[in-house]
Amino acid sequence: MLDVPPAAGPGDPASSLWSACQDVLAQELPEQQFNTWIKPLAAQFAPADARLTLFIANRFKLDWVRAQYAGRIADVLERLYEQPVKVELALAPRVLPTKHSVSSAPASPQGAAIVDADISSRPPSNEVVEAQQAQTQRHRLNSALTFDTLVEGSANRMARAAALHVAGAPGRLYNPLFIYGGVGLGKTHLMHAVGNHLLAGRPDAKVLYIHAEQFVSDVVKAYQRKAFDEFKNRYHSLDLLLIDDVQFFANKDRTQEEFFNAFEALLAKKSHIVMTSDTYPKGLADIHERLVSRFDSGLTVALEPPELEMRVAILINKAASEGADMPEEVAFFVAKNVRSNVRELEGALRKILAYSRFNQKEISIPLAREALRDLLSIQNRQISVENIQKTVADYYKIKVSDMYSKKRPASIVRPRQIAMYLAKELTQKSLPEIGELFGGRDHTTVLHAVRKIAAERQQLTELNQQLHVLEQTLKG
Ligand SMILES: Nc1ncnc2c1ncn2[C@@H]1O[C@H](COP(=O)(O)OP(=O)(O)OP(=O)(O)O)[C@@H](O)[C@H]1O
Repeated sequence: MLDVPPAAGPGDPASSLWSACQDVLAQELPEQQFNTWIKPLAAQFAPADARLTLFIANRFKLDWVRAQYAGRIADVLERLYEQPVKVELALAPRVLPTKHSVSSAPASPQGAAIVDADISSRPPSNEVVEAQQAQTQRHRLNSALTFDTLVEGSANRMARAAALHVAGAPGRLYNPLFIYGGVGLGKTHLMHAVGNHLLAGRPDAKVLYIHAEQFVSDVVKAYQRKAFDEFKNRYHSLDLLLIDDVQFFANKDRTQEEFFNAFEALLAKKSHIVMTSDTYPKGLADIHERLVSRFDSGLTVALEPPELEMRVAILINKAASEGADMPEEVAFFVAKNVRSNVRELEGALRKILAYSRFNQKEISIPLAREALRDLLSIQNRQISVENIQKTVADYYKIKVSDMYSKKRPASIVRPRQIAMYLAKELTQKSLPEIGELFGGRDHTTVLHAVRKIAAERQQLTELNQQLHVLEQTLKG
């Protein structure tokens, strides 16, 4: 157990400054790094000389945090506190062995020491809680990820409708349901929603959510322990199997064989299978053809990046669920600037909420701009109209000067229209400004190009692919 010198309670400078700093770092660092190095740290803040002391369990960790994170922590604190904060690292005196660190939990109102709690000293849970925990462990569903908390938009309409149908009548249509899409677009959320919905109506249903990596590891364990019967009993008896990121099966022959067996057994008994992947079945590499063809034998649906209005709705909903009120114009500002996926949108929202709470300022566009300063500056640095013109010209093998020339052959007009479309999508420039940068063209010419390419993108897969490539290249 760590015995840390008195730290402040919730709402006072130490706990709110450090927890706001943790919120920001949680967004900026990879999850594992944050959980290992930053989350367990307790802090003490001395406002008189703007000094924040972090207490660290041992010398090794202290040296590592100093080398890897101290500078970054100081930067974030300075931004939050709006003046430099001196960061000190101190060893926390060790009193008892630690089992589970909960040092980031708020201290007692009396300002008592933040200590690591031994989990075994917690009051025993009552039977109901234990039963619920056992149930959760069994199906591994996150009860917060439901259809109610999933915002609907054209990007996920079809996938959501199919998932809802499966959740209401498993084992019938769309079996298996294969959902694919890029990172952070809601695949996992949708799968949990299916499981939670089914269990709400049929609490006894045997449901399991599992990440493909965990399935691989279960196969390995069954192999080592020669316990394939147990493995089969577990997987083949399910009513609903939700398996995330099946691209992880690539090159794992034994796993693919076991999954094939489970798949056949489940389908034979009219259990339902929902899968996700980062690509459509035929795009999966190093997975046996017989599996790929089965993946594709039910319904395959894509999740697209959310459109502007959907991003706005997601921000407003998520802010409300955190008890914060996000004005629509701020949500639009953030949604216009954070386009790639919902996870990034959530990250941006958390930063804004941390800034707003810590500085006790209402959420506004200037506050959002300040909170997202790094993110916006990266975008501005990377994506300029000139950059777009050059990238598109290279891609379609025309001269950059053709972007602003008056020439009109189709081989030039089309890339020019694509570049105008991307300029509108990826920069903050207005239509007249874009027209100006394309050889002084009128804003109606730009508007025509933007509408034309946006409409064709919906119809023409090849154009859509090309635009994806260009967008990825430009976003870096
Ligand atoms: N339409 C939506 N409405 C509300 N929240 C959403 C929506 N889509 C995604 N989210 C949220 O965005 C976050 C990322 O979603 P999720 O983890 O489901 O993405 P994913 O597609 O599985 O990503 P990955 O491939 O990286 O695992 C989650 O917190 C999820 O709740």
